[in-house]
Amino acid sequence: MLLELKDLTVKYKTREGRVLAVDKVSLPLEEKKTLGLVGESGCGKSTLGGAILGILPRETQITGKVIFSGTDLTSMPSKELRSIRGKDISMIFQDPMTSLNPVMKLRDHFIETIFTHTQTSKENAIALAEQALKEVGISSNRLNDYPFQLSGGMRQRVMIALSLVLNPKLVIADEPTTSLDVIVQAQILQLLKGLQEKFKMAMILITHDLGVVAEAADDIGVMYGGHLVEYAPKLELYKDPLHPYTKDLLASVPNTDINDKELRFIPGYPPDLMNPPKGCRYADRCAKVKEICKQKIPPDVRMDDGRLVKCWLYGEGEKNDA
Ligand SMILES: Nc1ncnc2c1ncn2[C@@H]1O[C@H](COP(=O)(O)OP(=O)(O)OP(=O)(O)O)[C@@H](O)[C@H]1O
Repeated sequence: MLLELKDLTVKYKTREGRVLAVDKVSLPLEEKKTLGLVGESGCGKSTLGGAILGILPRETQITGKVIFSGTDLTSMPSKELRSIRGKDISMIFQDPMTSLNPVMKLRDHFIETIFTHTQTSKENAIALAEQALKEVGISSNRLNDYPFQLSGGMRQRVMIALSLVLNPKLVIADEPTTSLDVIVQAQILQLLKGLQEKFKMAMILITHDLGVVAEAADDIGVMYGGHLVEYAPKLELYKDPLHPYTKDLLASVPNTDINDKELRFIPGYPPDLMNPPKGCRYADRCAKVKEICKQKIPPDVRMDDGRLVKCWLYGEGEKNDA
């Protein structure tokens, strides 16, 4: 197993109080596999990615375990963690313009990343950068460009090249295509998937868009209100979603049928994680809600086929009509 999260819990500290952004999330990720992490805005996806990478604000309280290649990263000294971050685990963010330094040429971004983690000559670093750029279809003479000289899609490809240059075992891609138009989105996803296979990396693909993970993911984790509410292999999840939230999310994916004029969405809003509801986070939007859902957080129910669902409609809760 490449990565295993065990009861991972993240609480942000704010002036107004604590925000329970991720609540006891456990999941596995095997080598070379892609996990799609989906859910509406504010449900804790980016926080989960940030906790794995150890890039959350210093005062954030993290409990549980992030076991990467057999080592728990949450108890690792920050110096050692820095040596893993960017090398063995790298991240691609939604907006490359905010992750690329506007006053640094592309070559310097690569040199900085490479020198942070390896001792090598400048010539070698440039050669690695040229190779990485080639992998994403960008000519090496762009190395002397500044980020603003590139289109949005090219900047995202540069980010991908930067995240791959040190051959990581895991790439966390947080909404990597959201700021791009749909055609470029598809190209970037295809590129990512191709590179992942070529370089044999695992990937966590964070997105609010079930359409994006439909192609790229092997397994899908659905998050809601800081909980992992369902975890299943992709095909099973699309064919037979279990959690009411997953069903509603799938039903709200827009289709291209011109006669279908209905705008689908899930009425209501995700809960305020500073004051989360005491029962199931989805209770007040769920069509199948029972009394117990409002009172107690559902257990993680492991189905016979190994799928996981956090809902009172399954397991022991199935017998409870209250
Ligand atoms: N630095 C922070 N300080 C305090 N609260 C935060 C911080 N970052 C995120 N949050 C809160 O944590 C919760 C989870 O946010 P997070 O960004 O992880 O969700 P998300 O599903 O990735 O949403 P989005 O797609 O909008 O980024 C939200 O309630 C958010 O307001």
